[in-house]
Amino acid sequence: MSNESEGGAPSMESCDECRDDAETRRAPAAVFGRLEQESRGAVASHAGGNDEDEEQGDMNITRLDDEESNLDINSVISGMEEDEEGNIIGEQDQFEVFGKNLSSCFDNVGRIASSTSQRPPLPPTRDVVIPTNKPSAAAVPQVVPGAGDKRLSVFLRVRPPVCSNGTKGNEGAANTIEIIETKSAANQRGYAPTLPTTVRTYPPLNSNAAKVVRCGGKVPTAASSCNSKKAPSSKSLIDDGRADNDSTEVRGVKEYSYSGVFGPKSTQSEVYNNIAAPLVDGLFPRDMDSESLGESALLFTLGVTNAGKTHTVMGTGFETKGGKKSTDYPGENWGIIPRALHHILTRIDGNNSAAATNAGGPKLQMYMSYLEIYNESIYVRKSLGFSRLSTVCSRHIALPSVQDLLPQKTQNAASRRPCDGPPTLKLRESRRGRIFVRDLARHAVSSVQQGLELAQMAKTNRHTASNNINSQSSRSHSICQLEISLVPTAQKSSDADLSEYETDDESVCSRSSAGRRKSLQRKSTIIWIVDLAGSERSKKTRSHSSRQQKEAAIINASLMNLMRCLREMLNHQPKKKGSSSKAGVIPFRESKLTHMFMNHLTGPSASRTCMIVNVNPASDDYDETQHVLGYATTARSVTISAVDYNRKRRILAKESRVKLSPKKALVGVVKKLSPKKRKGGAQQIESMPHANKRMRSHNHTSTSGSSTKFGGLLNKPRPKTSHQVTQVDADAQEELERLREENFKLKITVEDLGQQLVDCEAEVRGEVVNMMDEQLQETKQWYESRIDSLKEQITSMQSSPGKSQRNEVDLLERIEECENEMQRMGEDHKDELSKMALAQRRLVQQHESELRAERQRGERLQQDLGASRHQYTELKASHDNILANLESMKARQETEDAAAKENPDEPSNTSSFAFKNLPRERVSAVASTSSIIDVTSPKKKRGWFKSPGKGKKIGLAEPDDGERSPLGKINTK
Ligand SMILES: Nc1ncnc2c1ncn2[C@@H]1O[C@H](COP(=O)(O)OP(=O)(O)OP(=O)(O)O)[C@@H](O)[C@H]1O
Repeated sequence: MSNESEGGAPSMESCDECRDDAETRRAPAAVFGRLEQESRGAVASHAGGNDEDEEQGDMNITRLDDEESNLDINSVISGMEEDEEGNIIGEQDQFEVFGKNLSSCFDNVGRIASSTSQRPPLPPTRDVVIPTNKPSAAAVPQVVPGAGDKRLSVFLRVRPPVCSNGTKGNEGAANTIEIIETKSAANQRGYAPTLPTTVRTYPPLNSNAAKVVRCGGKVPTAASSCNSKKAPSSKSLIDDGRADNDSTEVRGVKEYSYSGVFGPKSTQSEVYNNIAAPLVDGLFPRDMDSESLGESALLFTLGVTNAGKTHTVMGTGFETKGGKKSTDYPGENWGIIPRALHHILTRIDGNNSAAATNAGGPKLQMYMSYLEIYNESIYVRKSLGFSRLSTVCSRHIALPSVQDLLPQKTQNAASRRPCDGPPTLKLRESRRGRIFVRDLARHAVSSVQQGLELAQMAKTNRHTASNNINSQSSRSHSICQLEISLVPTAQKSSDADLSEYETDDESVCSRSSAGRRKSLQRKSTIIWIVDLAGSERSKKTRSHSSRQQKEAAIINASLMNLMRCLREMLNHQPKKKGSSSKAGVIPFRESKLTHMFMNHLTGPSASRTCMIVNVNPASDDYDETQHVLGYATTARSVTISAVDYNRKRRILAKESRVKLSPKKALVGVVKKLSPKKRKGGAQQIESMPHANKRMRSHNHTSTSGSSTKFGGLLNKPRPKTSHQVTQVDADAQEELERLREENFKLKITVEDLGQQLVDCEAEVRGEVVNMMDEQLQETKQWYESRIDSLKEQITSMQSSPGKSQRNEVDLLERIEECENEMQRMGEDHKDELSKMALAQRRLVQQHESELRAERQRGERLQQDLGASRHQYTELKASHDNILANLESMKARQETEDAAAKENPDEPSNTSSFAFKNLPRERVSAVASTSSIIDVTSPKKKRGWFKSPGKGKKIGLAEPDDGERSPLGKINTK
């Protein structure tokens, strides 16, 4: 749209512009009305905010969108105060400011009319030439972000398709996004080529969207589906990316429109030149004489994990490897931050050298800060040694924390122990609604290399983790702040300077010494480049650890909150007459991210806010991508609320009036004047139509209401002299001002209290929401795992329905077999038992009988022993007799021998004779007896009880001839 104002000849647009500006001059309220009308128009038109649609729908709206006219209207408004209805409460000086601004507005209108340039105007770069980044004519965007577009600028960057498991060219990496290269209105008028603005998405067969379409019975056509349009061509892409030309109806195809679309082949420099370069250029003074910097800007990337956000923001190739400095500036793969560093420093160099030659002009200095928003509780768990308080807090309050990614320079930092981990910073909101990060370090950067080293340091310090999809997935929202400050030549800023950064551009404004007549002067301006953590599904990333899941939950929650804010902002926009408004509180304070940038999503700064949506067109990511595209569409539909804008301006103006009330100053001056001068003063006041009007209205108010102090004073009959008139007027004015001040102070107090209340409420709500989120996540995980296991069971049962029955029958058969076997074994066991009992009985009987026999045998042996003893006794006796006989025979023999000796003639062998005379049996018996008698020999003793053998009985050893033995009878017994 912006380029429409760049038409060559004075066109309809410029004429209409004149008319609009004339209207503006007549009644600024009408301008706000038109702005509201524009908002309504944007909401009523397609949510995607198709520029062409708007052009056809409401020419006035389109004209009001024109960058130049809007800029001037902004500046006109900046000097005004409005009430909620848009009525002016301006004062004399405000009207003068208004008049001045309006005249510059007319100047611009003239300039637009006479302009022959076909390019949208970039802020002047006459003093600096950016070597390689100068946008080429071909790369000029259709919408210049921040140059008057009242909606958020939303750009889409489509990366080369890559499937979720990280391999290229697979089935899941089929392209589902088509970039529509339509000729825009600008093109048709012969303007330079512009970026495409529309994409069309085709649901792959495996996507949820396609399933819904297929299963819905009634297949929703593209024309009937919400937010979708029937494609002009009858082309549809199926899963493998082929075009199905036979299809006459495009099913589930959706079209989205954005400020610009970058395709998979887009380069980093194209992205930078089209999106970031205009924002960076807008930070610098509009001309060399100006002492006011441009408005701050915000650029952030959004998308699912692995969509290329970090690639867009940081890129690669700027790292210093082994201390080696890159000389190729800017590198081909550098992302937005390194390029912005290079761009800003080049412009600062040019500006400063020009200032030096101009002798004494303001110099510029760049500062860099880097922070991340990361979940506190996880951080605490990761690092040991945190204080108890913070641990306790973090356990219960799972709010994200803000951490500095660059070294701190504070005393605090010096006193920190390494075990304390990185410091956690606090977001603060001033009374005037400014939001800033307390204690955030800022580093003066004077060379690109220095900046790149800091960026590299921050990149290294940032929380990242590896998952199934991305090896270096960002786990936090990283925010790079590049600040440009005006440095008066007399006092050079010190590098070690540390101050509070404020995220609201108005915070870095100061008033010029010339007072209110000069517009606000911006001494410092900031561009924030934000790399948001990617929304993700743990199913896809396969991150199963509780830490990763918690991180993902918190990232998703904060991104969801951003979307809630955008949706709520849409609800806040003025609607058509009769439509009911469902607008609630915009939950900016519910997450640190939205809280930090709330002033850049509402109010005038929003026109310098730019969103880059990164998407992976792979069919695997189709469903997630649809969500992101939907969110981006919502963001694109958000327009700046004129009411918010005015309210903010009014509050600022009121606050400054508290410090130095011009009325009060005027009254003071008048009072000090001499009577002569006072007369002049009175005339001066009289000559101010506006002041008189205000006075009259106050007089009227005070006379009608008797409660005011000065009512009585004003009710008094007016003195006739001019001196008295002046005196009364001055008193009344003074009283009026005092009351106004009191009233305003009270209002501020009420606002502050309201703000505190909202903060507390948001904090408590945040805590509760986080706790509930945790619990819900845990419960959800439990149920999911349970559902999974049940599903597995069901699937296995469903896959083999007869199997379980078969198994059951088999089991029953086996059980029966076992039972039979057990019965059989039992019976066998019983048989065995009975047999054993019988055998036992038999054995017992046998044993008893044997025992009896043995006993009998023992008895017999006893008897035999008795008999043997008796025989022994008898034998002993007979032996003794025999011995005695033998002795006697010996004695007789000896006697005979002695006698024979004495008588040798007589026969001498008496003994042999004696034996010879004995019968033979007797002699052998005597011999045997002599051998038996030696009973002391154990051998021989045993021989007595030697088993006689079969049929023989124990007895004495038999003589060689028993029959002839005299003991023969005993032996045979
Ligand atoms: N447009 C592109 N062209 C070429 N490569 C790209 C592009 N976009 C991303 N990549 C590559 O894809 C990988 C993942 O990209 P990146 O880290 O930027 O994703 P991300 O959206 O930041 O993911 P996360 O949210 O998980 O941090 C990187 O290796 C990057 O180089």
